[in-house]
Amino acid sequence: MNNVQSSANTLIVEKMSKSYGSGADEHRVLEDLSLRVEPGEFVTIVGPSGAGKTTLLRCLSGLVAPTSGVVRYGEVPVSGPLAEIAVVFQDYRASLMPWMTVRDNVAFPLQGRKIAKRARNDAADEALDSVNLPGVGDKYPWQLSGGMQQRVAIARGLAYSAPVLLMDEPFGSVDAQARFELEDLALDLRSRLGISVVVVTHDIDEAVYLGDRVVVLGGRPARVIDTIEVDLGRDRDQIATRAKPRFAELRTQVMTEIRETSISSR
Ligand SMILES: Nc1ncnc2c1ncn2[C@@H]1O[C@H](COP(=O)(O)OP(=O)(O)OP(=O)(O)O)[C@@H](O)[C@H]1O
Repeated sequence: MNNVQSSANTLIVEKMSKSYGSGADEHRVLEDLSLRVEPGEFVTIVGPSGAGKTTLLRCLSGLVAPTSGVVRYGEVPVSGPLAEIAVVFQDYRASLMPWMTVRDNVAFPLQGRKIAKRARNDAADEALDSVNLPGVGDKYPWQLSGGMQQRVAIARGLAYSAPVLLMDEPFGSVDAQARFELEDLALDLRSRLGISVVVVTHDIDEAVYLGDRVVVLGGRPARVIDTIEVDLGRDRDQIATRAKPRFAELRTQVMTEIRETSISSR
């Protein structure tokens, strides 16, 4: 999709570098990294542990500023959190407030806007419907299973009507069955709402299953070492897609690249 014309909804990273610390303590994590996420695209990001995947996602979200280079959403620089870009982190336990009902948790980010409480609640209920959790608005997060709580965290991102959803290891804290359901939910949201989704994951099978493209980070400091088009069609199925010989080929390719970059960065 790289040749698709740029639009106001394209998330663009240009020659971005990110270091932590400075002077003798400078730690260069990402260097000269460029990436585009087109509207409606599902991009997964993989790489060895410590490569800088979370750092990249934080730069995409505006939570962390790049040291050099640019992150922009269309023509708008991402120099802080934008309403158009929602973020979901791995640990739903830390991100949901236990003293608030599910509805209030989902509606919380809308509070700063000039939206009446009734409309905020309606938006929250709609977002809960879209993650297949109707009727749980009056419950508290701790009354729900881990998978359901992560759905609530995703609903909170969707309540903004953000066209871009960034997720950092979003399904790592739930059991295998809930993980498959959440993966399919993410694919379904992309199709139904036409949003762009970026997922950072350690799980290579998950990266191939979800992605239209898998971006492999590697090296020290990290760059994009490859971008792999996942030519498995848009309709994915947990059993049929994963059983395809092409799925196995793509998984082997990603795994080999990660292993090679891990060895060469030692
Ligand atoms: N706030 C910070 N201050 C200083 N160093 C940091 C900070 N955040 C991350 N780092 C360092 O930057 C490097 C990349 O970390 P990051 O979490 O982005 O990698 P990752 O690929 O997501 O790792 P993992 O796969 O283990 O989750 C690591 O060496 C980490 O210690």
